[in-house]
Amino acid sequence: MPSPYKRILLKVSGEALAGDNSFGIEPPFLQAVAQQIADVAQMGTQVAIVVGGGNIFRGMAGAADGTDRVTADLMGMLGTMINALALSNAITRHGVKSKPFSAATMPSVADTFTARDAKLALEEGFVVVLGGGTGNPFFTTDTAATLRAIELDCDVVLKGTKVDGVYSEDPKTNPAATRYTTVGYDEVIAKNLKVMDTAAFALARDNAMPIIVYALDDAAGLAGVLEGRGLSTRVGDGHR
Ligand SMILES: Nc1ncnc2c1ncn2[C@@H]1O[C@H](COP(=O)(O)OP(=O)(O)OP(=O)(O)O)[C@@H](O)[C@H]1O
Ligand SMILES: O=c1ccn([C@@H]2O[C@H](COP(=O)(O)O)[C@@H](O)[C@H]2O)c(=O)[nH]1
Repeated sequence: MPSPYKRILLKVSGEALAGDNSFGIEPPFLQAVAQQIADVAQMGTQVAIVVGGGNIFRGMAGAADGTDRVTADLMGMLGTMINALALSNAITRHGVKSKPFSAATMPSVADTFTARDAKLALEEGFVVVLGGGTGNPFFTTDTAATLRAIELDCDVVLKGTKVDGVYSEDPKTNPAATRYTTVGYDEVIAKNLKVMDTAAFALARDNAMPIIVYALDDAAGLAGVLEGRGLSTRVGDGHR
């Protein structure tokens, strides 16, 4: 069955890129994720990616240790850029054209993100990998993923992470928590289900952008999840 989507925004969890480690990038896991992305791109789906940075640095953790929050968030955004370069390069090595963009201006590293340039690259068959989050402190890459999906006219946000969907509670702390198959925006916000932050869910709701949460190591892979196989939760109002 082909993917029902023409253009997707994939949020790749930084934390998951560390694999079994607590820090950095585990090369075999990076390659496996890149292979799944290349497969989907080769089947004709346009793919934009926002990469997280939890495997390198989170601003909240830096601020808790005494670093000023704005500086700590800049450090976090730079961490996402390292992941973006690694992932874009890995996708290229799997035979698919890929171009990294940065939310912050760093011309010797990557083109600065504009929606116009990213859309042109998508239409030319590049997988675009967007580092640097929104470019602003006090946000997260989940919000960046939703924002970029809306800016780039994507059909859906895929949040690829360490858990296979949205649960009634954090499944890491309560193994008895149950997984939703579908859930509305207002319910995830009202119940404060923390798999994504509230700002990301609210932005998605206000722009009718559906979100699918799935595990990056799902046996069905990204293609399978897009085709409705594999485990996932769809967040939306049921009209898209
Ligand atoms: N109700 C819930 N359902 C599912 N997961 C939840 C829930 N509440 C909390 N979580 C946690 O949210 C985590 C995923 O979100 P988180 O923002 O921490 O990571 P990420 O986005 O995957 O990583 P990064 O920030 O590095 O990109 C899961 O690993 C899970 O433990
Ligand atoms: O728009 C953004 C996105 C991210 N940050 C900072 O980067 C880290 C890592 O991102 P995660 O979403 O947690 O993976 C985040 O903790 C922030 O410090 C940002 O400032 N603005």
